Amino acid sequence: MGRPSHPQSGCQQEAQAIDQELFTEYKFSVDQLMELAGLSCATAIAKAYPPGSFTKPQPTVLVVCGPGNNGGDGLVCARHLKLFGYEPTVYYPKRPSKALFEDLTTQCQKMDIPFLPEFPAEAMLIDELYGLVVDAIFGFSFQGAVREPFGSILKTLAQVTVPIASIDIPSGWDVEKGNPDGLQPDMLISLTAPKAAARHFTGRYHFLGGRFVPAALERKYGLNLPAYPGTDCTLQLM
Ligand SMILES: NC(=O)C1=CN([C@@H]2O[C@H](COP(=O)(O)OP(=O)(O)OC[C@H]3O[C@@H](n4cnc5c(N)ncnc54)[C@H](O)[C@@H]3O)[C@@H](O)[C@H]2O)[C@@H](O)CC1
Ligand SMILES: [K+]
Repeated sequence: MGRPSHPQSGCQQEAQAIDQELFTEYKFSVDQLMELAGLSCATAIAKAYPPGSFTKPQPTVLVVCGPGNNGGDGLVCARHLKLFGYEPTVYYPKRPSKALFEDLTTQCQKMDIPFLPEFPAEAMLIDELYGLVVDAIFGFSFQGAVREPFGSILKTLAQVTVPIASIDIPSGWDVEKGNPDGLQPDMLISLTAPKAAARHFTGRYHFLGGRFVPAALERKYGLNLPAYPGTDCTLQLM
């Protein structure tokens, strides 16, 4: 079967408008959509990197979570990866004091997912311990120069040699222009619809996830989303 054509890419403002409309007009709750987004990320990862493909004795995954909803997607993704037989470890340095994020953290902890107290100081340590890194640091609300501690984290991540799977957008990329000197992940999982910067993605795997967009909203924004196969929650674009 041929691959589907690329759906319409969106600018930052449009992604945020769709996001707001899903919550205010369509009455979805954040945790509902986050669960579906995170599940689709774990599912796409399992398709691209099945546990048996890891060169490590165990399918270890480092999930790096940022301070917003992209980080929340990362926590949900970690939980589903654990259920799928992976060994995720989370690094979550800036935790918002909101019930949603506290609950997602507790869920992971109660599923024996370890949380690192500090980020590995060198890329080599990450390469030694993990077979894959999930980048859930920033999504479509990222703007301006990266503030610490994420600047140092992204510098280290840019040097790892194990594959990186970025949720929604590679962290540190301008949502529309990308970042030629930034992270160059092996995988991108675009949520809802690829953002404009996705055209600069050069990794091996590009998946679409977040199969929750009502048809009327898709039409309103001209998203031109491809049809997901059957009951799948992800679709491989590249
Ligand atoms: N409607 C959708 O499409 C959905 C989106 N979700 C996720 O939500 C993400 C967007 O979430 P948010 O709007 O919370 O934003 P992000 O998670 O993209 O990031 C916002 C956070 O990053 C910080 N930040 C922004 N720029 C920074 C900089 N230069 N240096 C350091 N910190 C910076 C902000 O202070 C804020 O804490 C999407 O990319 C996607 O992953 C899903 O959770 C659910 C559904
Ligand atoms: K990301």
